[in-house]
Amino acid sequence: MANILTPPPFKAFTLALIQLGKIGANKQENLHHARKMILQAARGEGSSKKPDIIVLPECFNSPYGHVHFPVYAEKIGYTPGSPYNVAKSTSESVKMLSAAAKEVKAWLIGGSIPERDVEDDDKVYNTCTVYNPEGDLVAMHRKVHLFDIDIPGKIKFKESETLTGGTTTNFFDTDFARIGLGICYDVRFPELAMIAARKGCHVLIYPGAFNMTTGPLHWELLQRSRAVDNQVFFSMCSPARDLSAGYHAWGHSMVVDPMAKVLKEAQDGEEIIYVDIDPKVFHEARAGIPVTLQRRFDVYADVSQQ
Ligand SMILES: NC(=O)CCC(=O)C(=O)O
Repeated sequence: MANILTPPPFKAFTLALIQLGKIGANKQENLHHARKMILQAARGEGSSKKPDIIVLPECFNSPYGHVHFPVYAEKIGYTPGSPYNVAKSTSESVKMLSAAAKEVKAWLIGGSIPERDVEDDDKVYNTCTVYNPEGDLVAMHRKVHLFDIDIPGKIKFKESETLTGGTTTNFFDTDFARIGLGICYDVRFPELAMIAARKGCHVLIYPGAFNMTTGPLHWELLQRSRAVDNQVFFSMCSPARDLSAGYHAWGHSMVVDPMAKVLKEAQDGEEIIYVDIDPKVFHEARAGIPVTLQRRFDVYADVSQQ
């Protein structure tokens, strides 16, 4: 179990984002393709180094849409902090992700999948699972804020038709950083990122899938905002755009540094991007603009304490 008071020392590492394409109706094919891309990302072709951590996008094993979530949902039954036996899991996605992380000996943020509650069949979550290089499932995040929007003439989407929101904030420790988790629409709620940063996270990674309406407006703005207001690295990993799918993802997976500079950005097709994360930028941002030391908790409450 991670110790809240002592994050690991922040060391340089390489991050790979898989902007996954070919996410269709056939779950087996989705899993097969995701695995192939994880192995490809792990080879680090075109990067200066092999990645230490690999990230998949939101909803990588199923088409994205509220009607699909219950159909593709799998039971995981993981409780953070408790031992979990992947071999006994009934989730084929968890088994694939665990085996892939072990095979490539890298950390893996397994995008998200629809997850059915083990005890309550009526509850389905949008869930991100995380694996260490030994293939152990070590962390999980259930999307807290469900994507329910209605912009007339543009986009209407209601995750809450079939999904239940998560109730916890989540992070995990590696040997190189403390990493906070969120999923897509969670980025619009600064509280989640702020709590993670106040709990010592150096990097926040959110699998996501913005769309053709809100993507051009807010995808970059929100990531740069969360990065600069918390002085952390911030990254979102999207599926590739597929105009034959029911939901047209914006793509543009990216990594932003603590000064809000976009370090790397994908286009809209299938692509793997690699970014070397340098803790120097993190420390320089915090030393030069010391907002982390200037907070006025005498004037407003420290939300991380709630
Ligand atoms: N998958 C999502 O949560 C989409 C969020 C989104 O597009 C937004 O504008 O917010």
